[in-house]
Amino acid sequence: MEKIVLSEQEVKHIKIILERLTSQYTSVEDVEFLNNVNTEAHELPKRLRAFINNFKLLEPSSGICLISGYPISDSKIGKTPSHWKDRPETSPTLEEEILFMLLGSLLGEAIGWSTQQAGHIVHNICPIKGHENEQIGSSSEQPLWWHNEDAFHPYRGDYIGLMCLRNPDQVPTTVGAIEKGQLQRELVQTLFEERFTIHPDESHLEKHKFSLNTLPTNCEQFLESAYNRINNMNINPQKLPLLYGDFESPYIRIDPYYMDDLENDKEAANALNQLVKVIEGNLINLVLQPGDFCFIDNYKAVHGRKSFKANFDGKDRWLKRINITRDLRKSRSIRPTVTSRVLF
Ligand SMILES: NC(=[NH2+])NCCC[C@H](N)C(=O)O
Ligand SMILES: O=C(O)CCC(=O)C(=O)O
Ligand SMILES: [Fe+2]
Repeated sequence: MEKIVLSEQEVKHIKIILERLTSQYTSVEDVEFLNNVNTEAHELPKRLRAFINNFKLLEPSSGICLISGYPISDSKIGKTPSHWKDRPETSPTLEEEILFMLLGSLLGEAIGWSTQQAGHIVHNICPIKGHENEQIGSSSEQPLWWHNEDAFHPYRGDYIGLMCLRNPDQVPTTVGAIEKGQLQRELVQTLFEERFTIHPDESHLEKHKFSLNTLPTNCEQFLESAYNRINNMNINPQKLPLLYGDFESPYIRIDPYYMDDLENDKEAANALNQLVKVIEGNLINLVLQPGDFCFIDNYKAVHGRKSFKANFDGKDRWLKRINITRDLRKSRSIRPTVTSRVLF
């Protein structure tokens, strides 16, 4: 894993930037902020920018980088929300969210999904009462099976960012990637072929829909077609490869929990099994601490989470999540405007 710990000097430098930006913007989802975030990020300490640039450019096989050392005041951030939709008018974590978005902008553009967390760009990851045993981020008592984020979708993010605000029980996030040479050539060949199906995970299904005011007005039609598309991908998922890119150091697209068994294609079934075993063997536990900013290369690494017992007392584990694409243009056909960050 690539790691950087912010120095005292760097934290001071960042605080000065954040002081200015928190007085200028009231939400990181403001159009103004989103249009300016890349420019503002030029002001971040050079060592930090270089660290993230290297991660982007060199694509280290770990597929993960961690920026730590930013102090979080546990009292200032307030209670862990009881649902992702509990969002005060002005976020108590505005300062932290701005830094999160600045860091993320060095990798690409943050995007949201109209079918997930009501189109918000910055997600709350917190345990929700009633979701304990689901296979979504708001579960707790079940391990969250490792996956690529939004693996089913052609416009899934290149990176997923996780910012930790609170993790009192030291619950590990799991992260895994494939090392060079771990898969035999014939397996790689099979995994490069369009023989696998991945369904949308349940966080995108209509049962988790909440109409909030985040989406532009008059978007009902768009939203309906977005759910139609998700439904179609669920009923009739396209066959796709699980590995792509370079044969020696492939990119990966997988979410075993939401995949079909391959009864009629034993060779593909075997290749999938082998791939799952290799990744499983490489999984590491990453216990995020408050003030940790972690970016996972969604083409190189999978991630999940161990199970835990939530108390629903306002002190539970609390992360923020963003999805980042390197190329906003490729999703233009499902974004209402050229600058819109929400994919329908
Ligand atoms: N294998 C899985 N559980 N995949 C789904 C991951 C959770 C999903 N990204 C969410 O936001 O809730
Ligand atoms: O809670 C975590 O550490 C990861 C959550 C996650 O992967 C998800 O919600 O998709
Ligand atoms: Fe995830």
